[in-house]
Amino acid sequence: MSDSDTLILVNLKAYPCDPVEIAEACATVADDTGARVAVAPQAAHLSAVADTGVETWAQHVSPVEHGSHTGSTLAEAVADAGATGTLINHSENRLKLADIDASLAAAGRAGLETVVCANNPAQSGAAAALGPDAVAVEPPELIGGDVSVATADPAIVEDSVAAVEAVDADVDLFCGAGVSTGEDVTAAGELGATGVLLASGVAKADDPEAVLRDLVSGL
Ligand SMILES: O=C[C@H](O)COP(=O)(O)O
Repeated sequence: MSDSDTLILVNLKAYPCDPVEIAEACATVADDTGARVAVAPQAAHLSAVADTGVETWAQHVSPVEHGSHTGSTLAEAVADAGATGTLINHSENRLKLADIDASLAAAGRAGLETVVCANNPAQSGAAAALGPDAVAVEPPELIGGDVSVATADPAIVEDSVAAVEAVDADVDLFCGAGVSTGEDVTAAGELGATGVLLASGVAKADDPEAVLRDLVSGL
């Protein structure tokens, strides 16, 4: 990858990390290098993370509008908290097709950038048909592991790039699972991905800033 618009999106999931410490490291590395680095913390931490100045994403928005929806994650609320984008349909928070569509509509109302996650090329093409800004392909069996998707299953990335391109050339294709080094980022770019989605490599690191500096070296 060489495009400074390429997104390195760090999903903190529900890991027992310090979201502000990681957000500050991401902001520092982004400022120092010009790389685009974003953080997706728990919804309750969105404001604290956004206050660091880092690009902030929600992990999910619910397929609802304002109203009687107890326990939902309202797109307008995450935007008010400082999020500028959201994941939808992460492998660990799968939605029905109609709900992906409605979550995209909710994100659109709130002005959020969108990445819809998918397991494989067929799902990537289907997700692209719903009109997100990007699709992120992640083989579930590689999530949280030590081997990058770009190394373990390069065909799933290349085939997803083609599947998305065939449906809507304006939709970007990201990849994720096991991404933790600059070499992984470079390999993903060589397969046609314009962003990477990662979690454990940063959230579980002893020195998140060092990992982030290595990641952006692969752009
Ligand atoms: O949202 C992130 C992905 O599920 C990848 O997670 P991972 O980097 O721990 O494999």
